[in-house]
Amino acid sequence: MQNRITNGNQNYKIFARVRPIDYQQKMVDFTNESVSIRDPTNKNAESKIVSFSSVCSTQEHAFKVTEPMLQKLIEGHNSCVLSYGQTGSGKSYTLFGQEGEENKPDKKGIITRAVEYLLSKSQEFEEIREFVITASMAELFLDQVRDLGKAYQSRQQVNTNQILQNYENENLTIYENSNGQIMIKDLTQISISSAQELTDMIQIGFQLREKLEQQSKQFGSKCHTIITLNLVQKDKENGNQQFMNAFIQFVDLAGSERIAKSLTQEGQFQEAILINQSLTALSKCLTAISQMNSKNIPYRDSKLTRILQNCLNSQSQVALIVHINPNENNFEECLSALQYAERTKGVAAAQPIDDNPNQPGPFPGQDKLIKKLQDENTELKSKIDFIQKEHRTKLSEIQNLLGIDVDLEKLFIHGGAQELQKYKIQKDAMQKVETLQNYLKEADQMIDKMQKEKEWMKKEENNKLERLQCRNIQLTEEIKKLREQQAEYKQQLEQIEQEKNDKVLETVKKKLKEHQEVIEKKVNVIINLPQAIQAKTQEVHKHEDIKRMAKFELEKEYKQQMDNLKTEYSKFLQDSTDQYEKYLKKKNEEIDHFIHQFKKYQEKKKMQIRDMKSELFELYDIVMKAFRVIEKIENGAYSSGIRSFNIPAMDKPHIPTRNKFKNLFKYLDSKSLKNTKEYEIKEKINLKPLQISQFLEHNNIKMNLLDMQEPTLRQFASMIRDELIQVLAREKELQKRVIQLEILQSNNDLNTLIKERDEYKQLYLQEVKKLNQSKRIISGKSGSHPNVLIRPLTQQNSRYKL
Ligand SMILES: Nc1ncnc2c1ncn2[C@@H]1O[C@H](COP(=O)(O)OP(=O)(O)OP(=O)(O)O)[C@@H](O)[C@H]1O
Repeated sequence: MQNRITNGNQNYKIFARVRPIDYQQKMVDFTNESVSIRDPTNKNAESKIVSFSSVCSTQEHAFKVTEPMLQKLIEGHNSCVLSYGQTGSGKSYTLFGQEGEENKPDKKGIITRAVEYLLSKSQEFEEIREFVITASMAELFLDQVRDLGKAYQSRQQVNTNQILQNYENENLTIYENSNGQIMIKDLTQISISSAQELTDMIQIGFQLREKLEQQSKQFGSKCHTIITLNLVQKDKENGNQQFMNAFIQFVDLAGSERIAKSLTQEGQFQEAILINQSLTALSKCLTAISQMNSKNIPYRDSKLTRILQNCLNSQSQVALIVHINPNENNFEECLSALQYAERTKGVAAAQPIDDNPNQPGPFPGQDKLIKKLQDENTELKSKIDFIQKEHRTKLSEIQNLLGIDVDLEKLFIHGGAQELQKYKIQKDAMQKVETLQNYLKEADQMIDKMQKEKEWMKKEENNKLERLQCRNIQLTEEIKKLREQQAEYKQQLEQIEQEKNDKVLETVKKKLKEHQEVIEKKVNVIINLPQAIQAKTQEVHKHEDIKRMAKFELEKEYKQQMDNLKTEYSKFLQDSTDQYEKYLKKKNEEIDHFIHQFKKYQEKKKMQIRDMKSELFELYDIVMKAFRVIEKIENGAYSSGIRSFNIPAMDKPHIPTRNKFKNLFKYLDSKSLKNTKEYEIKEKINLKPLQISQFLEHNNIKMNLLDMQEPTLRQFASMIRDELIQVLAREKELQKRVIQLEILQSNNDLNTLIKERDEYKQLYLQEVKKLNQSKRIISGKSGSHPNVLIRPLTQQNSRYKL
C-alpha cells in the first residue's frame, strides 16, 4: 500500500535519508523518491511505502536538494532545514558532516557546503553587492535556551570553569522585535568569512556541551541544536546600503525515539516528554504550513516552534529531512519517523489511497497498530507505577531526614508544601542554633587561649621594651660620641680645605703673574715681529752664504784629507803587508829550524835508548852469569866437587822472572833476531858470554873469587845483587823518560809551534780586516777611487794554509 500525499505548499519539502548499516537487512527498502518498511518480525506483514521529494543517498545529494533554499535566501526569503530522526540515524552527520572529517569533500555536511555556496556567491556578486554573513549557535535543552556560539567567541579565555558554569545556568529569552521577528536575546553572532570559521564555531560549541555532559550527571544529551546563518546584503552601487536581510536555520532535532525507550536512563523522563512535546508542536506547525493554513500555526506550543517562527510560514522555504536507521530493532522508530513525515504533509487532510479503493472497513494493519498502542499503554502504566513507588520511598526518606511525623504525601496532595517548608525551616533553625552554640563554646575557648597568649606577649613586649630602652640609651651615647667626632672631623676638614684653598690661590696668583709676564713678552715679540722677521731673514741669508762657503771649503778640505788618508793608508798597508810577510818568513824559518833540531834530538835520543837497551841486555846477561856463578859456587864447581859453603836463600839473588820483569821480557819477546842491532847484541851475548872476571874487569872490580873467603864472597854476592837492583831501577827510569820524551817531541813542542803560528795568523787577518774597512770607508767617501781590497795572506802565496 502506498500513501499518496497531497501537499499544497511548494515551499515545504520532505526528504528522506536511510543510513547505511553494515549488514544485509530486509526491513527497509528505498528508491530515489520513496522508502518502504516492513515488520521484520512478521513474515506476512505488508510493506508501508512513503514517498518523498527525494531520498538522499550522499552528502552531496543532501546538499543539492537544499541548494534552492540558499538561492531563495539570497533573494531575501528565510529558510529552514530540519534534521529529524531517532538517535543514531544520521541527523548530525547530514548537517555537520562526519566528526573530525568535516572538510573532506565526501563527508562535508550541508552547513559547511551552504557557507561555501554563500561565499562563492559573494564573490560572484562582488562588484555590486557586499555579503555580510554571521552565524549563531543555540541549543534548546529542557526548554532552556543556551548560547553555544559564545564558547567560540571566548575561546581564548583561560577560566573554562567559569564559562561552563555560565553556560549551564543560561536561559536566554525569546522575544519579538519591533519588526515582528522572533529573536533570542543576547545570542552571540559570529562574523563568518570562511567555512573553517563556521566549522570551528560548531566544534567549540559541541566541545563545551560535551564537557558539561561529563561534569554533570543530570545533564542529558538530548537537545535541539539550532545553527542560524544570517545574510545581510549591501548595495555597493547605492552607498553600501543594506537592502536585504534573510537567514537560514539548520536544526539538528533531538532524537525522536519513543518515551518508553528514553526511560532507560534515570532522570531522562522529563527530557523525553519535553522533546516529544516540541516535536509534536513542530509537526503541527509543519502540517499547518503544508495545508497553507498560515493563520492557525501553533508556534507558541513549544519554545522550538517559537524560535523557528520566522521560517515556519507558507512563504519561507522549509525542508524536513527524515532519517531512518534501518536496524531491525528500530522498526517502530522507523515507522514512527515515516508517519511523522506523513503527518507533516497533511496526512490528516489527505486521503490514503488504497490499491483497492472499494475495500470497506478499517485500513489494513489498523488492528495491529491498536494492539501495539495498547501494549505501549500497558508498558507506560507499569512505568508510572514504578515511578510512584519510587516517589513514596523518596518521601519517607525525606520524612526521616527531617525528623518529623507528618504525612508528607497528604501534605503534598493538600497543598501542605508550605507547612513542610516550615518544618524544614524549623529543623534547619534548630540545627543552626546547635551549631552556633558549638561555635560559641569554641569561641570562648579560643578567647581564653588568646588572652593567655596576649598576657604572655605583653610580658614579652615589656621585656623587649626594657631591652630596647637600654639599647636606646647606649645608642644615644654612641650617637653623641659620633657627633662629636664628626664635628672634630668637620673642623679638621675645614682647616685642611682652607689650607688647600690658600695654597691653590697662591699658586694660581703666581701662575697668573707668570702668564701675564709671558703674555707681555709675547705681545712685545708680536709687536716687534715684522722687524725681527726682517732681521732674521737677513741673518738667515747671511748664514746661508756662510754655510755655502763653509760647505765648499769643507768639501775641498775633506777631499784633500781623504786623498791624503788614502795614500797614507795604502802606504801603511803596503808596509804592514811587507812587515807581516817578513815576520812570517822568519817564523817559518824558525819552525823549520826547530823541526830540524827536534829531529836531530830525536835521533840522538833514539840512539841513547838503543844503547841503554843493549846495556840492559848486557846487564841482564851479567846478572844471569852471576847467578850461575853463585850456583856453581854452592855446588862446588870451582873446588873440584867439594862444596865449600852454602849461601842462604834470602841472600841469594833471584833470577828475573816474567812476572816480576814484565816489560823486560816483553821487550825481549817482541824483538826478533832479524833486528840487526838487537841481533848483534844477542850475538854478542850468545857468542861472547861475559865471564865473571870480565864482568869484574868491566866494573873495575879487582878480586880473585877463588882466593876469597866465604864471608867476603857473601859480601861480594850481596854487592852484586844490590848493583843489579840499581841497574834495573835505572833501566826502568830510563824507559820512562824515553816515553816522556817521545810524547813531548811528538805532541807538545810541535803543538806549541802550531799554536803560535795560528795566533800570528789570526793577528795578521784582523789587521788586514781593519785595513780593508778603512779602505772601503775612504773609497766610499771620495766616490772616485776604485774599490781595491787587500786580500788576506791566506789567499796570497803563503806556504801555510789556514
Ligand atoms: N548516511 C550516512 N553515511 C555514513 N555514515 C552515517 C550516515 N548517517 C549516519 N552515519 C554514522 O552514524 C553515526 C551516528 O550518526 P549521527 O551522530 O549523525 O546520528 P544522530 O542522529 O545525529 O544521533 P544523535 O541524535 O545522537 O546526535 C555517525 O558516526 C555517522 O558517522
